[in-house]
Amino acid sequence: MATTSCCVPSTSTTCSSSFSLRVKRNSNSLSFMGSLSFSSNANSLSAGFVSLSIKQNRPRNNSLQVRSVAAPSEAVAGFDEMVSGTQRKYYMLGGKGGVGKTSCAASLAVKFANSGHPTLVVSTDPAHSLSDSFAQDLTGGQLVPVEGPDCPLFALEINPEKAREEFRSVTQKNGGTGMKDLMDGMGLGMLVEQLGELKLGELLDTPPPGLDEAIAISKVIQFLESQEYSMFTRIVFDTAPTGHTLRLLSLPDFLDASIGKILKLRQKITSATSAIKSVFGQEETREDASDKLERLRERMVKVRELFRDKDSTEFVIVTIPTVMAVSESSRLSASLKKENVPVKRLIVNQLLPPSASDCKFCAMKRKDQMRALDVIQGDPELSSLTMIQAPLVDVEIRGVPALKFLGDIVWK
Ligand SMILES: Nc1ncnc2c1ncn2[C@@H]1O[C@H](COP(=O)(O)OP(=O)(O)OP(=O)(O)O)[C@@H](O)[C@H]1O
Repeated sequence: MATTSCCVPSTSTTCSSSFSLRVKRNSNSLSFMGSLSFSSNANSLSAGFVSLSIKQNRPRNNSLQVRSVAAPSEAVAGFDEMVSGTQRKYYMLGGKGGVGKTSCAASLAVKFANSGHPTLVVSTDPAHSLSDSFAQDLTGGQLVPVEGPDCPLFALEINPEKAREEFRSVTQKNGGTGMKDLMDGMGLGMLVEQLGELKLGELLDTPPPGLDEAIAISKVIQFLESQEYSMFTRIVFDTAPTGHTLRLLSLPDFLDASIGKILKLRQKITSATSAIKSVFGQEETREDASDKLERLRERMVKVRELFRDKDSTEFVIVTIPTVMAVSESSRLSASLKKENVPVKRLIVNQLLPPSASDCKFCAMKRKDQMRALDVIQGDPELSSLTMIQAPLVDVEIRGVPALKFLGDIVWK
């Protein structure tokens, strides 16, 4: 099969238990597409597995190298493995800002939906770009149907600032009833009594650290408990850049700290108003509230377990082929490992496609990218992940057809 298209990756290294190759020939190289089994441990092979090391017929700094190993059954497979089964699975895509997390997450969601899975794609990044990616207004903090895919695909942009605004406005009217409804809606109803006596309007003007995460967390709890979300068999998270993601993942620790802060604050206020305290029967309320908070903490522990369950959850790191992005990805991988979050795949996005006639700029750029790929292969954190190489495409990835195009390249 011949190709000259720049938009098609010269080398696609994905994984599956099968070992089928499509070979393409262009003017000066052979390239391989399809379900190549790949392991970044390809250098050291265990008995019984076959390895291929294929180098394209181009100068060193102009070549993409494919190393492929027939994967053992328990190792990472390709999209076949991601799509199989009707039990709910969670995919979280994260990495440095601007590397293509949203594009990859949205393309995965489209691919799941086109493969028969009712899918939800959620953005927990305060600087959302899902709407831009789908070319559709998905703002509003509600489930919004995405038009185009075969199966239902819904998107949800969690907007912490907007939620905080709503939160503040309802605390200022209806004597707190509106606030109760809102907090119930966020899965935090049990905190209402606890917080009821605090001046929430003031509190929200100077929000305690972690409030944004609390809102995101409450949405995650909804996924687990609400009927509205029960139809989804695949949930894809487009996460915020690294730091936020890690905070989101350490839910119970975060909650412990936040609840601690809330209780401390409450204590301060109640002791400062000790005269009023007796009127409101503080002691009884406190005990009751602690029980509720403890129950909430237990739910959080369940969420944590789920997010660390290698059968249902996978964190996919997205990076670009620059040494800076690779370094950050390595740190992210180390932190996720420490948190026991399953990570198997690394997408190296925006690789320059092959060209028979590189200009000086492209040749330099390609050389840099090859250096970054070498860094990945020598990195103790990243070299054990399955690398998916995704090309820089020459169209803007916007709208479902473009996302399908990208998804068919990346997810195989
Ligand atoms: N493989 C690719 N080829 C061409 N353009 C790409 C590719 N991947 C991403 N882009 C473009 O790069 C830009 C940034 O991508 P995207 O918004 O997906 O990144 P992000 O990591 O989610 O960014 P942020 O951290 O700001 O949320 C977008 O304009 C997107 O269309």
